[in-house]
Amino acid sequence: MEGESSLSLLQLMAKEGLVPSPEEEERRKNVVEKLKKIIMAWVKKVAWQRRLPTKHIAETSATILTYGSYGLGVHGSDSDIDALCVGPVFATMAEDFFIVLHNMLKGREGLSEIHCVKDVKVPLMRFKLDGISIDLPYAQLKVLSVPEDVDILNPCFLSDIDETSWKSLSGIRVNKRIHQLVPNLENFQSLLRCIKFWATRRGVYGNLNGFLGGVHLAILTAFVCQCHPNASLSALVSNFFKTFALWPWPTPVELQDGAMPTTINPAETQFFMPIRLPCSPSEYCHSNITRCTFYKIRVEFLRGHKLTKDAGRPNFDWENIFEPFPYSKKYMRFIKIYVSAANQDDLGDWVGWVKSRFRFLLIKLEEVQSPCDPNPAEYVDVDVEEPNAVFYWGLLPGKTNFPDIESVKEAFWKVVSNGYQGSLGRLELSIVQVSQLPNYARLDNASRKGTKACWKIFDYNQQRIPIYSQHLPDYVVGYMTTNRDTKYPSAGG
Ligand SMILES: Nc1ncnc2c1ncn2[C@@H]1O[C@H](COP(=O)(O)OP(=O)(O)OP(=O)(O)O)[C@@H](O)[C@H]1O
Ligand SMILES: [Mg+2]
Ligand SMILES: [Mg+2]
Repeated sequence: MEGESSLSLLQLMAKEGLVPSPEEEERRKNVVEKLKKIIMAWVKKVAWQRRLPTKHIAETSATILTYGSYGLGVHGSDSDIDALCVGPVFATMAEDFFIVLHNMLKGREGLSEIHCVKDVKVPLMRFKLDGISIDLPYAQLKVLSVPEDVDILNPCFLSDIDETSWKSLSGIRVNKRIHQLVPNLENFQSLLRCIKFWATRRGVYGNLNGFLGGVHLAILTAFVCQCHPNASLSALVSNFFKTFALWPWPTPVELQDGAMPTTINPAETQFFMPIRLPCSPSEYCHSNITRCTFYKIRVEFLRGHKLTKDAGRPNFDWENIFEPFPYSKKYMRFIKIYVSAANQDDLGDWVGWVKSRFRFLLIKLEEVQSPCDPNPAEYVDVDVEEPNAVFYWGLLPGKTNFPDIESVKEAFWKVVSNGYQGSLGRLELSIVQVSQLPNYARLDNASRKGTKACWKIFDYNQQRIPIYSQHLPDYVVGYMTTNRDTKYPSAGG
């Protein structure tokens, strides 16, 4: 019975293209191999520049370790590859990684949109290689030669390591621990793919918008798998929703892990939904959840619970729980966030920066009694010449129906204009009625089959082509980017 229901869920996941094809997997593998070759060439070059003895130059090596959703084997075709560059004792982050390697990467064929993200906990380079987004942080070990499959849990590699490198290694450690702790890896992967799809469709995926990121969902999923080691996929889905619909937040969610110390830093439990990383020292996932996103996530957990109570039934209709969130039916008014720049190149960096400050805007709106639902979908206003990105956040009925949007904008501008290294773009906030929403932003008009709830812009340098709904031919449901050698299965993002 449950087997049948699980099978129909797996079929739906395949139909939605959640599992990359063997060709896509091959492409990703090739990209990682290419990266490994590049950083081997880099490390030899740096060794030579440092005038190391020939013997040492021959011996030295660096490697790439993948983590994130790709490392867990739960990536979709839109996911990035999170790839940690692990280098030897003489290759520094400031100079050799961010300057020498950056210069070697820049201008390479197939490599585009490279930029350095330095002022963050885990500094990294971000770029596209052969059409796939790469996050590349750096960790420096105190050894001359880093084996290709270096075991970074082995203390001999970790002695004397600097703090940034230690933090950069955290993603690898977390993935390793999750792999070790889940009772059935295949079930875990299927469940996590399914939950990420649900979260995207319901508008609760994405750490920047104050929702749940990939790592949060991975730990919540692993937790449910641990609690129900012998459950089928359909039972796991219904247990997932039951567990978190009824969870006594802010009690932290933590994996059962004999090796993990039980001490909890009380200062950390201030989060609305504390989710502990399965590694020591004890740490929680960084979270941007605010009062209103906390509320929305809980409502969606409850909805999922209500809809999956009898998920074991053989003819269970899985489509319901993945129904795109009907923003234009739920909200009468929206905050429109319009972000633009002089050219496509600048826009990528500028939008990324503005998005990294979204948490402030959410909190400010809550302060002025205008809580909202920050739909993570990102649109392009094609009627405007200048390169732009547009967001529509649903306004919840608050104490005041007319927030002073000018003062909110002023406060937000102060935050985004502070510390930005590139050339500042434009930012506008306004309130629009649901009737003023352009057709492309009316998510509930989009067919629920074969389309996605969120459309992200893939590549700011490429041409975007509007994709029309299969059922309502006049409605643009998203934009597809043209790409020399990439086929996009449906509206991108
Ligand atoms: N908020 C966070 N707290 C702790 N670690 C994080 C956080 N965000 C990201 N990371 C680390 O970086 C890794 C990659 O993050 P990323 O945003 O690429 O998500 P992902 O899980 O790979 O999902 P996606 O498929 O969307 O890329 C995570 O697996 C985690 O190890
Ligand atoms: Mg990722
Ligand atoms: Mg990433």
